[in-house]
Amino acid sequence: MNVANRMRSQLPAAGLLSAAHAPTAIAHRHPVSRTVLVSAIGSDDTPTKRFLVPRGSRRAPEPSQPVEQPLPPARRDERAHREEGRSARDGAGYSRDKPQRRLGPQGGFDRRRNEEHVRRKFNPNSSPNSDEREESNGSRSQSSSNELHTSSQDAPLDPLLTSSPRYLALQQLLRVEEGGAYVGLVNGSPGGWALAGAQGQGQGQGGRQGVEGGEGDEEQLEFGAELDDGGEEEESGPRQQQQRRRDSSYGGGGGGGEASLDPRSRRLLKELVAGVTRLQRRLDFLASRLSNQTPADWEPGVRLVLRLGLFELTERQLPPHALNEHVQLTKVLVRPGAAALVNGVLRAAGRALAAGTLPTPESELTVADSSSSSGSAGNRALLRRLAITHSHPTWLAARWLRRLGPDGAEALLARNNTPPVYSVRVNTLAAGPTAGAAGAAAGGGGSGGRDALAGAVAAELRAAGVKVEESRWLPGEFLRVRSGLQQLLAEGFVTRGSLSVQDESAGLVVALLDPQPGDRLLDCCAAPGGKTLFAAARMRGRGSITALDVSAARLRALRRAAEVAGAAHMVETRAADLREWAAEVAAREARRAREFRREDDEWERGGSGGGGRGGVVRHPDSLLYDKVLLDAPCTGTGVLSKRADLRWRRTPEHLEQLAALQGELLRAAAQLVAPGGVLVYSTCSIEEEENQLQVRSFLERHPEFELEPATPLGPTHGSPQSPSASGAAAAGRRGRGSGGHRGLSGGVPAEVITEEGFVATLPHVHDTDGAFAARLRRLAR
Ligand SMILES: C[S@@+](CC[C@H](N)C(=O)[O-])C[C@H]1O[C@@H](n2cnc3c(N)ncnc32)[C@H](O)[C@@H]1O
Repeated sequence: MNVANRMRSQLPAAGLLSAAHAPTAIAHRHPVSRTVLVSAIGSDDTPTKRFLVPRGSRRAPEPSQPVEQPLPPARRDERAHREEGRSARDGAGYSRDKPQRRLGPQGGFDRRRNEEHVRRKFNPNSSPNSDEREESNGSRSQSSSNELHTSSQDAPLDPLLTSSPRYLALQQLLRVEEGGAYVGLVNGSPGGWALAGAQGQGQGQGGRQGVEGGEGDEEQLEFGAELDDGGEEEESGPRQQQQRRRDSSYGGGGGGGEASLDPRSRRLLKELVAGVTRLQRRLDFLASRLSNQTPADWEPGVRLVLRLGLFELTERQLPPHALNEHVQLTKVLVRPGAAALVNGVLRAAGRALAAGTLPTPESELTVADSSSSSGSAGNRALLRRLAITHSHPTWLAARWLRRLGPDGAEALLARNNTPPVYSVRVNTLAAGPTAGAAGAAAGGGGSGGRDALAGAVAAELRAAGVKVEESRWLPGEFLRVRSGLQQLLAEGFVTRGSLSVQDESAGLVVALLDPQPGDRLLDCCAAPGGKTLFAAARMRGRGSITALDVSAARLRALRRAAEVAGAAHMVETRAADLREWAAEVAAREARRAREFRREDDEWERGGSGGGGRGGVVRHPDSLLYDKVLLDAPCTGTGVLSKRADLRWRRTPEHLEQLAALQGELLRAAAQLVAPGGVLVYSTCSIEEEENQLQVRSFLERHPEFELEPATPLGPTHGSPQSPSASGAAAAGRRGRGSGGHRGLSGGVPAEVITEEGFVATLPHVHDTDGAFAARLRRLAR
């Protein structure tokens, strides 16, 4: 039983605290804001990317200022959480210095200096004789010196230790805590880079590919840039190279660390980094209750070793005696004196686990909370339990609790902590026109070349030891990988271009767009190109796609991927800020349209353009597009199971900034849609501000557009009790489901269509990433 279940099973009824809980409860009867909040560390509140900043507020946002007016309870708690995290960083001597890879005299990797650097990071407050001082004072040294002179810390580290997965995990966790790219670390193994390098970063929105895994059969995978994390990850280029160098100084690559691990140890390393990153809040809660101290006050090294040890004890069922390595690591990486604390906490945890008395958030209910099963105190207690038990920031848990209710919120929170499930798209383009033709039969769901191809690829995969099953949402085009993704990658399916790693929810966005052969398509935020290339496949290689993105580096990855996929001939890349480019194109288009009207008055009356709903009306020289996809940068709250660190990096301020940016991008994209053409707006967020509210507000201001509800396909087997299933029926009744427009737009499974006619998936309901898409049509006149 993992800790979440154990915590649940140990819940004392309100007011009935067990004897084991009582002392802790009495000792910690502070309000939620003090007791809950121990681990906002790692969130970086200051996005620096130009494209993350909406117009009108081009400056990088300031760290949030104290808010004068009273906040609602959830916001209050969250603010306290963040504040605590921030001051904790400062208190622990947290440094924002970006580490550089240490070079020796000949410019090569200097292991010794690297070790020294790492140890300094683990214990920024270390100073000469800090342990002696600690012993005589009975407290930790407060020296701010960063010099390392203690004898144990001067000695070079035992190579056996530095090649242990736990040592490497600690280095990587430190990097994550400093706000570094989790992706680059978890996927930064040489194997991961090699796999991704040839392919141009995979497809499912890109991806340096690496494998994180539990031991045994179960496989957990991390495909970094697959995640739509607001488009913050650069695929290559100087910045990324610099990032990789930084990562490698933390054991992510060079220096002989991770590279020397056997596959099993490497899987363990990935599991440790991902697991501890996800569960850090729950682990910090345990550490604080077992020590009666605040983890945020400890040196980073102590905090991380304890997280790691508690994770292994409670989630990996490591026997307590096996935790000696953690104590040893503390001695050499932090300071000998800290080892006693680590030892004490881990032993206490082992005993509590055996006795079934591990601390739980419920053991600290205040008197008010415990006497109230409903109302705001009850809600606060519930929120606190959910956020700590499932290790999420309070602000996210509060949002989902409000929207999904206790059961829905808990299911989503728990799903975000489960090993992610990956799916792959069968590249019908690489297989030739027959398969492509069948693949383009969107909504057919039947047999034909597409299904035959998917069947053949599935058989090949099974023969290679990869467990796959048919996709429930896009059968014939996608396969679910149950286990063996590492093998799939090693066998070269991705590098050869036969398969792309892509979540089915991303595929549904393209299905809603319904690209057809011959279309003139614009993908506005295209890089690294997962959706562009699926669209190319649906277009059977005929037509044109302009793939625009603000990141030239990510576009280079897209171009390489297009070449491998056999789509390069139809994809033109353009590096630009959509807002600026759209303004330019719209101005040129207006000039052309004026000239054209002068020449042909007929055009103005619509006589030459086909006209009518569903037909695209463009003058012959038009710069506008039949179909425009805006897959906007977003908070990525739909992909938290894959991007373990993202929950700690996102803040309510990001949400606000991104929503403002999305509004601007949507307005820009709309300028590029030909009359009668289609605009699909999508995100991999599950937040209403980024999705439904965004679209509704757009439609209010743009009467020239209307929502086209998604067309439901027939029911799929074993449909979940989806909250949206009833919406699908309603969407069907609204017209297009009856077949009138079926030939014009592809269908999507009814279970992913909301009441309003949007496509929306939720991880805990649909077993995919969370995503959203709306199909808007520009009226012909
Ligand atoms: C969610 S990702 C796109 C993923 C992509 N559609 C796929 O399926 O692979 C968002 C993209 O928007 C890009 N972006 C952000 N701001 C932009 C802007 N102002 N103009 C154009 N692209 C922008 C980012 O560089 C990032 O690649």
